[in-house]
Amino acid sequence: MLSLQHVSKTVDEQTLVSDVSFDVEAGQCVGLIGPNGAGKSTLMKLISGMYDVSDGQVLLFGQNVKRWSHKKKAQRVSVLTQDGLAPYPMTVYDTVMMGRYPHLKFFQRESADDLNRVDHVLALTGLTDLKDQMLDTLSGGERQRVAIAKAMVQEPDLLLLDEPTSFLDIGYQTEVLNIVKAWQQRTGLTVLMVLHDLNLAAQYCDRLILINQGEIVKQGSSDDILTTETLEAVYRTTPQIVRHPIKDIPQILL
Ligand SMILES: Nc1ncnc2c1ncn2[C@@H]1O[C@H](COP(=O)(O)OP(=O)(O)OP(=O)(O)O)[C@@H](O)[C@H]1O
Repeated sequence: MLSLQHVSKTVDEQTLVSDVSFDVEAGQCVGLIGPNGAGKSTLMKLISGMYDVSDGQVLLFGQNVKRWSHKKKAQRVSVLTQDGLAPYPMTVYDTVMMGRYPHLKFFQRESADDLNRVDHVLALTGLTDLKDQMLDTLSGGERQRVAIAKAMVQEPDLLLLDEPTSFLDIGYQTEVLNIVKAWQQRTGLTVLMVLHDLNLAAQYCDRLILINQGEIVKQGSSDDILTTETLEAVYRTTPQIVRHPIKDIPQILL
């Protein structure tokens, strides 16, 4: 479904990403992890088409994304960043409805089907009671939930999440990731997400890709990646690894 083949990005003679290759299969949830400045967001921007590659290619469904129109991309790929939605004076309902726009023709009004889809997603994300509230009056956690609802009504095949939980408390962090997980299990959505929290990455991702200095250090299961030896080589600290008592996955203690 997504394939990066020898992708590099150079800006003003500085190499941000160098010879990165990986595949994400349909229905997988893959985590991109790595220290600050490793090149994770740059990779997300190369995949979403916000940046052009300097070398190599990004294939989505076997096609080069560079040749896709903005609308075609929006029908198949949703992107959610750590900033989420700007706090505009716009209702939750109207904001979520904007997620249907890539599926409408120019000047076409929303159909009963579009309204039903928005109502359904508002219910799934627990936003029905907030639907008439203005975005600029919501908390950061509520606004991030609206961003997910907007992405959900877009009905993409691929969801790109760049640090979706970075400004959220632990309750909202798990809430947001649980909503994404349930969505993935319901629809077979493919997810690629950047996460700084390695414990959450181990809990929510099927596979992890560790990036450092613009290159892939290692990819594999959380058991392959979350080892003291691997992490200390890139994070300049020596974490202790313990087993999660219920989920039987590695978790780190600093
Ligand atoms: N448009 C740009 N022009 C020049 N340098 C850039 C540009 N975008 C990113 N960089 C640099 O590329 C490097 C990688 O940045 P990137 O944002 O991809 O890292 P990251 O892994 O997402 O970091 P963080 O975890 O801190 O968000 C950084 O050194 C950054 O300063």
